[in-house]
Amino acid sequence: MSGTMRSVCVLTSGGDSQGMNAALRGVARASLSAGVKVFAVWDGYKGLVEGVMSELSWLDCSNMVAAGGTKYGTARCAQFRTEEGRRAAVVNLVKANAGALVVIGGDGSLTGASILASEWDDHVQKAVANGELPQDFAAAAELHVVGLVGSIDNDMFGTHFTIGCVSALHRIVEAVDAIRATAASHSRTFVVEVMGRNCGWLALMAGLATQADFVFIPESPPSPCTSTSVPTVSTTTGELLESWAATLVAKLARVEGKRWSVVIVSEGAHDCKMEPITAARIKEVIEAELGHDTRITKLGHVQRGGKPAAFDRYMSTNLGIAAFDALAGYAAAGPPAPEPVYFGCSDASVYPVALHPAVAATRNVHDLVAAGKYDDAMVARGAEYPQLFRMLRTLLRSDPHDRSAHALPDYRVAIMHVGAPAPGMNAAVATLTRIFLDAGVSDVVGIHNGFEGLAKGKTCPLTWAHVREWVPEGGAKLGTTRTLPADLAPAGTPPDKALEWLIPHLSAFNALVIIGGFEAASILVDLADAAPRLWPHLSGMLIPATISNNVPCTQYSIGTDTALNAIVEACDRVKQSAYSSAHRVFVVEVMGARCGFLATMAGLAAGAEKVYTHERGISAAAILADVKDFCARFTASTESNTPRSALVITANAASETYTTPMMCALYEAESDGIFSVRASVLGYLQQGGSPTPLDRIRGIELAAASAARILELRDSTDTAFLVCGTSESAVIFSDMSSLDGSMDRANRRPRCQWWDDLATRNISITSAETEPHPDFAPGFAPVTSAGPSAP
Ligand SMILES: Nc1ncnc2c1ncn2[C@@H]1O[C@H](COP(=O)(O)OP(=O)(O)OP(=O)(O)O)[C@@H](O)[C@H]1O
Ligand SMILES: O=P(O)(O)OC[C@H]1O[C@](O)(CO)[C@@H](O)[C@@H]1O
Repeated sequence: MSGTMRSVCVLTSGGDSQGMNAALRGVARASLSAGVKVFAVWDGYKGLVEGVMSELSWLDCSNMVAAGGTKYGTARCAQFRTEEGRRAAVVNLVKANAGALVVIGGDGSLTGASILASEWDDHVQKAVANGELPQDFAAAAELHVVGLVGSIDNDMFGTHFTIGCVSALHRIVEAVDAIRATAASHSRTFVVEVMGRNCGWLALMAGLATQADFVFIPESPPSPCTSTSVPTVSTTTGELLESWAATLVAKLARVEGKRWSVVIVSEGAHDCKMEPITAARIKEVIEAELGHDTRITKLGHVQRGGKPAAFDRYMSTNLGIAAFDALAGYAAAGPPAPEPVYFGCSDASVYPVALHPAVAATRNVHDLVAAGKYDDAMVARGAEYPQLFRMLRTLLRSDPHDRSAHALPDYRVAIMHVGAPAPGMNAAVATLTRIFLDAGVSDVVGIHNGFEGLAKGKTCPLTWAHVREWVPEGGAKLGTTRTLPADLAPAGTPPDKALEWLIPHLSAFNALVIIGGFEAASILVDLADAAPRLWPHLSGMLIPATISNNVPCTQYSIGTDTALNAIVEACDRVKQSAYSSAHRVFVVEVMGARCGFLATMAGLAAGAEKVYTHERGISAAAILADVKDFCARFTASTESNTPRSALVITANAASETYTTPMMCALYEAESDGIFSVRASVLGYLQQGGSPTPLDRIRGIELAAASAARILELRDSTDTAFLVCGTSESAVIFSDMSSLDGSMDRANRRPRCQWWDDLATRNISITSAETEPHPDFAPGFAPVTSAGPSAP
């Protein structure tokens, strides 16, 4: 053994979370692509202390991306908290010739990692002195440590998302959606307890996504009740009620037509005096004060189970690759070892964060809460956290604030859809309605079926109660069509006059919000152009909503995430069938037309071996090369007696010539009988379904920001036409000239697509390679040692 530490060890630690497998696979396959040995340590730090690791091959990482839990186990290891335990870990790392350690876990695990890194030299010297390591290890190379945050709580400072938090939110939202039906049937109230010992992110987001009636989070204990309209004395016992109980009672009083209520309580919720607010106490209060038939549902570990959501698959893969790339960079740069980092992510990219300060800041939130500094604690969770909590409190009100003193009765807002339905559209309409009404806007008008409805005067006033249960609903309750104004202009109207029939219809409004896709973007560009001449008092806003994600000026459109999850779930089923019917290639056709977002991201999230998109192009030569590649792999697997199957994803209009039937025919004809081919065209199931949590929250966030911007315009008596999109998990506004300039109208997609680079690197990890990838030449030299074996 040379003493040079060159292999990579990777472990998962703390509570498991969905996506840990994808992250570990990302680290492992990026390492293998670069010709670097990689070991999975079993059961977190326990395996490190006990020296239990398995060297990984490419195929060891097959079928991992879709699996919940963590394949190589996790544990909470008391021994690692001791110096002796960490020394044993160091000895085992040295024996495995490890130059790098990737720890995937929560803040506790990353604290352990950062302690290990700082103590490394000391432990090596002591182990050599004790005879636990041979003398020539005294100069053993340093250990580079990188963390990835695996925790459903989303409690780590510095990252927008932790691995698993989105999937856990899926579990909660599915459960609350299901509970709503039984609650309404029995006219009951449910108290749902969700995880998050110190962090209320899951409760807050679930509250927004399900439009629960009340949410308790640890960072913002209910403040003392000062309102005289709220009873502070129990109506049943005559005793003083806790402040939160009085507020809750006032909020849950049944309004007409409301047959159910849901209260979401974070397991770590407490009042200002740090007295726990438990589900049992909440139930007691509701039953005593309101007489509601009340049930408690404690979701518990269900939240950590199940398959990872699409986001947790592709982003965790990306995080794993980023961790390896960083380690490769450190190794190439040589000593001294840099300060350890962890990789965090927005919804569109990954980035390094200094580990020690982030861990300290995470722990500090708890101290701030304990010290009663709630505002600081909320901000310490990230700038958007307190904003979201404020928004939640507005959106979940029983009625809007009374703004009659400030209302502008002549301010009228119209809301409509243009294009195909996209899950999450209703969340956007409901949020716009409530924020406008709460701000005192007198008329919020819904237009049915886009421009067709506008032409026919099919409009309806949107009220607070009207949109009460819209957020979880799929489809578009206002109705939507692709019809554009030019299609409705009187026959013979010249193109430059095609908008003129709209003059009386739009003159009635001060602001028009269109929630839709590429057609919506095109028409808003035209309306913005004509507005100074035809509607000088009109402002316009586009909220991108389309499953294809082909609208420029935003990284995500509303609806995209739901479609992606529908595709990924379908692909999981197809893959299962494929594994059972050996020697078969499944070709799955997805929507998106000439925008390959859905195909590419679904390919990454489902573990497809080939993805065809219009952007990358399809040729006969490429298809034949892919068939040849599959033939070789299938033949090899026959020889080794391992059944083989494969998943191929293609976008529906990836090529006019090589359509899905044509591609399948070519695959089959050229397969030489080595494999058979089956096609699955997913079609409209991709547009349907209840919106995922991310689509609901995007719908809410974009709509709330749009409404706020329009209200600013109202106050300044200014006008503007804008697109409200997302960038790096934040809301951004762009003007119509940016939108116009970014549209590739011929191909109906943005000229630049942010996900393209991410996908290129990622695809090398997904495809079934067995040889090191030639493109990557990191600083690791080939390893020489064999590590300890698996249990
Ligand atoms: N201060 C520390 N020093 C050394 N090791 C630690 C330290 N804190 C945590 N660890 C190690 O990390 C393991 C996991 O930590 P912990 O139980 O806090 O979970 P976590 O990583 O925070 O994940 P989760 O968010 O799921 O709770 C511990 O069992 C222990 O082995
Ligand atoms: O699985 P365990 O060890 O009971 O831990 C539960 C805790 O882990 C988490 O799921 C993740 O930190 C918390 O939300 C929860 O309080």
